[in-house]
Amino acid sequence: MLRCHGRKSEVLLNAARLRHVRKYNKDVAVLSKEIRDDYELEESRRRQRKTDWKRRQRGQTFLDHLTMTVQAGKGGDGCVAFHREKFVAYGPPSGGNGGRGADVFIVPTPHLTTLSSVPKHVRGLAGGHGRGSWMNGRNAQPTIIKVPLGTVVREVKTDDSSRAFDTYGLDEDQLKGLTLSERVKKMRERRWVHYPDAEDDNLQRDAFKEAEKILYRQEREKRAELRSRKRSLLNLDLDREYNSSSDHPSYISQPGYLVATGGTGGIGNPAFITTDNRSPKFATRGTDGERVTLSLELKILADVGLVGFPNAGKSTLLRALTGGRAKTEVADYEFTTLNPVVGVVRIGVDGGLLEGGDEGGRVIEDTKIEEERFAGMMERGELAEALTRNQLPPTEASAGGSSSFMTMHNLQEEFRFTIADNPGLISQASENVGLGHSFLRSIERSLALVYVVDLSGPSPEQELRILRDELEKYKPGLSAKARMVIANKADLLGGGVEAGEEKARQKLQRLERFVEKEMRSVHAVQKSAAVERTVKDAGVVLEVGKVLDVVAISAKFSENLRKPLQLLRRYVGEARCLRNPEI
Ligand SMILES: Nc1nc2c(ncn2[C@@H]2O[C@H](COP(=O)(O)OP(=O)(O)OP(=O)(O)O)[C@@H](O)[C@H]2O)c(=O)[nH]1
Ligand SMILES: [Mg+2]
Repeated sequence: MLRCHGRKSEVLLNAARLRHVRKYNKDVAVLSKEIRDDYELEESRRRQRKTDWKRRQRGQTFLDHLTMTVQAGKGGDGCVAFHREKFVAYGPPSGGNGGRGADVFIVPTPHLTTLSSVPKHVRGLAGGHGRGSWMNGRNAQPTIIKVPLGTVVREVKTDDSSRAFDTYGLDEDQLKGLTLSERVKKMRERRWVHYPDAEDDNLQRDAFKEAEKILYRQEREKRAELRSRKRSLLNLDLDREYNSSSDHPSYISQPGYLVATGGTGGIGNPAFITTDNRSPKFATRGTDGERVTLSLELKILADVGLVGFPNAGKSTLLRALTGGRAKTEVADYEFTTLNPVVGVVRIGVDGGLLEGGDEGGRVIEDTKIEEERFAGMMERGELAEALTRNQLPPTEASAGGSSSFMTMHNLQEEFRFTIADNPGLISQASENVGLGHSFLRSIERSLALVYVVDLSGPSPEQELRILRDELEKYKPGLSAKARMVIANKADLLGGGVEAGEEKARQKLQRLERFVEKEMRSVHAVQKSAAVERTVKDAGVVLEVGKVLDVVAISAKFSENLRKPLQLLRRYVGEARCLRNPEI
């Protein structure tokens, strides 16, 4: 029997027990209350540790710029071999050729939201070496780099200092500082394979000298061609998923966008047979794969960006507006959201949300609670009998205004826009406090910004002022893009229904007065050139002195979402029209 040393290990052990029971699909109710409490305790500690870790990372977990070097696979070496068989003492040369090195491809995927998982150095697999009995080496499997959708890939210019050596540059660098004989030796080592103990003899032979001359000539020609050809630098805007058939002619089947070509395989010794030399004892090695330096930039494009303090309810709002489809985490601790997450909001002809209710009736719980509820349903087998979306009878689905799949498709979509949930912004974020503010780069391109403040908090006005100042510190003029203040958690102003309503009204009025008085100042500084440029880039219709709209809602209970929805629709519509008058 396991013995626990102290309370801490007992808690850990109990948490492990409950996890074990869950894992094997048993009912956790069989466990004692003490064990279940310990599990909860350990879970909350785990979450705390996670939050602390995130704070320590200071936003480094979100990466939207990256320079990477890509080296395609080296070709396999050719083989020097002679055929051996019973009664054939000296068979013909039988070395196989080397296989091709791996090509490197880039594929955009919607499953990633940051560049932090993309490696800084990528090296393709080498091709297989040729073998005796005319066996050629295997071509290497292509190497695939997955990047988030919205990534722009550019090849770094030749004169840029961040660019690594290309294939030939690397070759020359390795020969630097060597004497002539050492250089020749090194170059030969990199290019030739010799039969055991035959190297000295080979070097004296005319056949070898001739082959070497041809090889160098070919190499020089190739290099001159590469350098003189004004090869257009790679520039890919990966804003949609890769589709092999539409991105390339049908006869080329590629797993993604080619960024570096693999090296060619070496040539086996049978290729060097001449009339004078019937048994060549040398073969060539495979060539190095192409080397490129790429600069990756992640551009998250969302029409609307949410800006708010940690825990203000930005993620809850995004989930409410997307009918729970946006995969962003909701939890009651700060800095839950680490990376910007984009969701699509769909508006029907009646001006309401196609997915999710905008007039209450839907509760957006913390993701952990939802997960637990789902796990519980799984454990109890309740999901086994559940009808799939396609099995739902249409009458049932369309009755009572339910937001099921059927209803969604029966209703017509009239307008859609994207909205980005961002990590929390706090005071001094510009000095890298909290998660910093590097993520703001992704909302610079938004058409409109929306402040989300916690109405139940002590001072929503103060929050608003800090948010505006942080935006301005990041980029002067950026706060001019803000169009609305969402006062969230209005349901929390308690003290009885009527008292709560009265309190909410007063707080809201105070907030409105503040916005009217203070938030105009942003427009007042419009004269500066930087501000004007930002405003112009944004394509936002700014009426000078216009006060921001203030709307009180409850994202968690989907209360009063209709009004902000209509306003958002108007802002996005106006901004799109301004950018593209034909729409
Ligand atoms: N009562 C109530 N709780 C809410 C409301 N909106 C959000 N919450 C709760 O507030 C907590 C924080 O919500 P999140 O949506 O994770 O907040 P966030 O702004 O995304 O926080 P970070 O990701 O840390 O920046 C969660 O426990 C939510 O359930 C609301 O309208 N009413
Ligand atoms: Mg969040």
